[in-house]
Order: sequence, then structure tokens, then C-alpha cells
Amino acid sequence: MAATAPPSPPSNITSVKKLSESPNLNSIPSNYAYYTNYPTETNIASNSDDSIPTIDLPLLTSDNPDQRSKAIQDLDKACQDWGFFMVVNHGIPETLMKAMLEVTNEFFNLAEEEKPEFQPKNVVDPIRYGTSFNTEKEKIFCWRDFLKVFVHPQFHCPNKPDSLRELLPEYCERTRDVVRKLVKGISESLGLEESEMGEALDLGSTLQIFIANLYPRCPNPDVALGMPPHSDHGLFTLLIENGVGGLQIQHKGRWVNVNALPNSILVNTGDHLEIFSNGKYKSIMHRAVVNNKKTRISIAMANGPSPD
Ligand SMILES: O=C(O)CCC(=O)C(=O)O
Ligand SMILES: [Fe+2]
Repeated sequence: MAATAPPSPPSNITSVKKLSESPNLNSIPSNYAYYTNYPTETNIASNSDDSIPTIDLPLLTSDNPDQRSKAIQDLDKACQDWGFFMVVNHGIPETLMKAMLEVTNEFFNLAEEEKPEFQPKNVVDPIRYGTSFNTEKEKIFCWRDFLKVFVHPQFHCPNKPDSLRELLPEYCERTRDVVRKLVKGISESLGLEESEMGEALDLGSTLQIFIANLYPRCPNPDVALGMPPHSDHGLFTLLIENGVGGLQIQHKGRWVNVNALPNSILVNTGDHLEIFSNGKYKSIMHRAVVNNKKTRISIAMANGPSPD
């Protein structure tokens, strides 16, 4: 029997969520086929959770000099060898992390008519809801909807859902606190005083961006992609997800699946850290793959130097 041709591309894409909910969607439209030649399994390392470094955050600022120096060495090694690590004992309540993921889901679940007001009028709008990356320019789209909000030095937030306005300020504050501690550790691992790096980059006015990603169930996860390989701006991106994996990081020429330890925060190094460290800590390449079983939600907090 001849294979059925993929559905033709929709003319105006508004959201992949809406597309994924269309009745009888058995295969993706052709303009979501990112890979014609999907990377073979040999390019994907099996789950290597135990080798992905873990950083125990309070040890970076421990009063015990041996403990602290060992923790700083571990951070240095994690940034050099992987550009990626999981942070544990980070101080962000599990209830807050869960609530953030739930409220993000609520945002994406707003009625389609309620969301266009958050579509940007221009590229510097502080609140930007959209799909893929830039549908005006792209020929192949990513299986992803997003909400990006500039949350520091000036705080912005969509006016709905209400609970997002209530929770987001605390989540931003607490993630900045984690970054401050990581930066202190990096400052020392680069041979500087603990406070030097934060001062040089004016982290009191850090540019922080909240990025919520929605990757609905996808009928053809083997050819679609949630987010193409990229590196992030900024120093560190802090990521949490709803228990559904999809993040892959580039390590020694292969893609490694990341499954977060319960209640941990996933951290990757960004472009500004590579620049600040004169290339010692490379900005790591990563991507998001999709699946046909469960919707995935991730929240990435990008933390950079002051915009000035
Ligand atoms: O969803 C993910 O796992 C990756 C998200 C990401 O890389 C980003 O928002 O920059
Ligand atoms: Fe990223």
C-alpha cells in the first residue's frame, strides 16, 4: 500500500499546541520535519545520569575551607568537562518549582483567543509568546510554543493567569540567588576574589529572562525537533521540567539524554561565561527532542550580565 502523503503545511501557524490537538493528526505537516536523515542511535549516548556532574550548592560557600575548595574544584571541572551539571540543595522549595510548572501549563492552556495579546509587536517587547523561533523567517518549524519574559532588572509579567503574577517574582528572586552562589564559585575558580566576577558584571542589574517551553505530544518524534542545537546567551541557564525528559546536551561529539534527578535544577553554561572566562568554560550546545507520549514543559531561566 502506498504511504499517505504528509498533510500540507498550515498557512498561518499560531501554536503547535493547537496543531497537536487537531482531530486525526496522525502525522506532522511536512514543514515540521526537521530531520530528513535523523541522527542514528550511534550518535546518542545512552542515559549517563551518573556521569553528569552534581553540584551541592551550599558547599560552594561552606565555612570549612577544605570542603569549599573541593566544591569549587568540582564546579570548575563540571564547567570545563561538561558545561552542564545538576544542582542539588539549591534552596528553592519543591512546592514552588512544581507550582511554576503548573502555572506555566495554565498559561499555555489559556483559550487561543486570549494569547495573541502576548505576541510581540517588535523584537524588544518584554513579553513574547510565540511558536517555533521565528515563523516569519523559518521554513522548517520547531515543535514548540514558548513564552519569553524579561524579568530583571525590570520585572514584567503577563497579566494572566493570576497565579503566574503571584509566583514568578519569588521564583526569579530565588533562581538569581542560586546564580549568585555559582558566580562566587566561578570567580574563585578563575583565581579571582569571591565577589570580583559579580561586581565586574554588575550582577545586581543582571539581565534575567524567563523562558517557558511547551512541547506537545508529537506523532512523528523521530523527524520533528522541539528546539534545534544552540547555545544560550548569558552566564548560566537554570532549567526545570515536568518530569518528562527531552533535553540533550552535546558531550564529546555525542548527544547525551538528560534525566534530571528529582528536585534538582539543570544548569548549563552560556556564551557570556565563555567570554568572561576567556574560553576556559565553553558555552554548551544543547537541543530538545520531542516524544509521542506526553506533553513536556520546561522553564529555562537565562541569567546574564547587566544589559549595560
Ligand atoms: O526545553 C529544554 O530542555 C531546553 C530549553 C532551552 O534550551 C532554552 O530554552 O534555551
Ligand atoms: Fe537553551
